[in-house]
Amino acid sequence: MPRTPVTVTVTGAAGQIGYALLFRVASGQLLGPDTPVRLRLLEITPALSAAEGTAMELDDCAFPLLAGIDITDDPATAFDGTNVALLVGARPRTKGMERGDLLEANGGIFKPQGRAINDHAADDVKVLVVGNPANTNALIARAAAPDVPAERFTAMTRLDHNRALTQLARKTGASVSDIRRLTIWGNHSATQYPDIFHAEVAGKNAAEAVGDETWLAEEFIPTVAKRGAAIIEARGASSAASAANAAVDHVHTWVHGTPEGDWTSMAVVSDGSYGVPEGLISSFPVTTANGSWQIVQGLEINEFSRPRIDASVQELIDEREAVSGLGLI
Ligand SMILES: NC(=O)c1ccc[n+]([C@@H]2O[C@H](COP(=O)([O-])OP(=O)(O)OC[C@H]3O[C@@H](n4cnc5c(N)ncnc54)[C@H](O)[C@@H]3O)[C@@H](O)[C@H]2O)c1
Ligand SMILES: O=C(O)C[C@H](O)C(=O)O
Repeated sequence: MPRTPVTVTVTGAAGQIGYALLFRVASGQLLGPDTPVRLRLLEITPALSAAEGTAMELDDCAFPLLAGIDITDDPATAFDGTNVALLVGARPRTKGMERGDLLEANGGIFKPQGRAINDHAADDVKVLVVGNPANTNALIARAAAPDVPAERFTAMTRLDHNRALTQLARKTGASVSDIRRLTIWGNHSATQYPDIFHAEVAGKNAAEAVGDETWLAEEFIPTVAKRGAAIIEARGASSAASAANAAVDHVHTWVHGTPEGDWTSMAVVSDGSYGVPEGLISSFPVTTANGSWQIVQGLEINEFSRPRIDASVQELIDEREAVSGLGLI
């Protein structure tokens, strides 16, 4: 018997990630093959027609799990009763725009959306922020939603995690499915720190299997951390299908759990673990079970990793100060 549909809201639904994401959500890849979904597409008014075109295509796929589609430019309607909110739509940096301008423009999007989630979403709402700067946009949305438990606001570093898996698999000649316990720490930005010191490749410590700190410092870390920029350079547009894939992975893992003996990377609200100031939304090694996440505890942070984690966390602290100065949190 079909279950009650789960309401999934996607913002920026007419954008390029939205286009790659919606069909996967509707086909059941986000929540599983037994869970019907009702889609809510939020767009700005000028993009509503494009969102309607995408909805027509969704209809034309005749997905058995798709229980309905609503399209709106009103956040209160978009988040009404929503169970899963995928906040993709954001203001990209344009020529001449300073960092402060970018944060302010995104504050104008994520603050009202956070408030609408606070006032209208379902009690069990789970929020994933994809739109950049993702960690700080999540911080802004979370601050505007004091009635929603803080742990429901997350930001995406799963794309970075997946990128790191592939680079490590290539270096070691292993398959990505042989790799466990890799971690992205910090911000979804070029300061992020992909950490293989606790990772395993086919059961062996990954750093030992690689045995090449120069490769780690000079190739692996910059390749993963600057991959977004490399894709923009090559494609003329930022990553879309891989970002949508990572969003599907993030929510699927949050809902269905991490495999025994493994973890994933998610940007979640810090409880002070590993010296990351409480309240920052920073990427950590995380396990999930029964729809909840937990930061993996007790990992030893070595001299190679410590300054790299600290540098990315400092960037998050600076972003928090900037949005605080703008009155956004
Ligand atoms: N976290 C990650 O790993 C990751 C990876 C790739 C891209 N991104 C980010 O995701 C975001 C979206 O990327 P994209 O390629 O789809 O961009 P895009 O420009 O193709 O689409 C963005 C869409 O958002 C819409 N939008 C703008 N303001 C909105 C609002 N207030 N409410 C609803 N919709 C709104 C726009 O109309 C547009 O259709 C960007 O910020 C990008 O930098 C993050
Ligand atoms: O949109 C970007 O700036 C890059 C994106 O966050 C990515 O990691 O691909």
